[in-house]
Amino acid sequence: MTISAAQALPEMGDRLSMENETTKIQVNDLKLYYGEDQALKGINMVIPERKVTAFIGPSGCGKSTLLRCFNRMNDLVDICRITGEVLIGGKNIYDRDVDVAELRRNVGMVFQKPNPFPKTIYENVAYGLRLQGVRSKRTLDEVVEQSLRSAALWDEVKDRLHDNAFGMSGGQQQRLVIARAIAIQPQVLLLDEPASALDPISTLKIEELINELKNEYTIVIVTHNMQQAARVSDYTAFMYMGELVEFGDTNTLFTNPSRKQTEDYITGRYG
Ligand SMILES: Nc1ncnc2c1ncn2[C@@H]1O[C@H](COP(=O)(O)OP(=O)(O)OP(=O)(O)O)[C@@H](O)[C@H]1O
Repeated sequence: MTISAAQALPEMGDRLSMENETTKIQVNDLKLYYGEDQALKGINMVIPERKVTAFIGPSGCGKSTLLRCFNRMNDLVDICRITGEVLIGGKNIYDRDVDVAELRRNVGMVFQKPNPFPKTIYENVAYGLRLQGVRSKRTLDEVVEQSLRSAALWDEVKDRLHDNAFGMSGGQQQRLVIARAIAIQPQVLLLDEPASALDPISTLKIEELINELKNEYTIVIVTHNMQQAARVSDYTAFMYMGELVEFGDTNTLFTNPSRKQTEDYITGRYG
């Protein structure tokens, strides 16, 4: 039996309202081209602070492209050209005076495939702090423990902190990568299909973790899995062919979408 995304929704509580939220990211008329091909066609949206926002939509609709705009990962693609604005904390991150390395410290990113460094568990988490010049062993120990606890991994690894991270399971590696990201205290966490390479139990752990982390971080997640979007997110954006078709609180989007295209997608008519 398959479960629809609407059935996966948690108990219906009070509907969330964007009007009650603080804006963390504001996207103004964002257009993105890969060479001649336009991948984002004038996106306008507001991402609320300390909430989970999910991007859903069929393959190739531009979810990952939009996510990568939030920490300028698309700068690494030579043929990519961007117009419009992305304001984070009120500042356009595409302004000339923006320090991209600092932006990426503030806006952490986790990818589909866990990518720990070929180092010990401890050194993976301490990595960002060491780059920032932190030398104190006590500080490093504290941050490593705190980050691993926040990533719900401490109890599993506390006796083997100096083992190589490659000896961990895929699900543990993904939580390690999340611990590494939060060790330097970013404001925003971007998750690009963080559980799609994991087994169901590891996926559940990542979803529980997302739920915990949203108390401290603004989280944006790309997912192919509509049940997952329904379970973890407060707000959901449905994209189609480079456009933002519908954006709203997750309960409403899955139970009472206002656009026919959204309804067709969430009921499995295409995708
Ligand atoms: N580096 C790139 N160079 C050229 N085109 C790209 C590049 N990255 C993405 N595209 C194109 O941009 C469009 C949007 O891709 P994107 O990966 O953002 O979609 P998506 O919704 O995340 O898809 P999926 O769910 O399959 O990951 C697609 O047509 C894709 O082929």
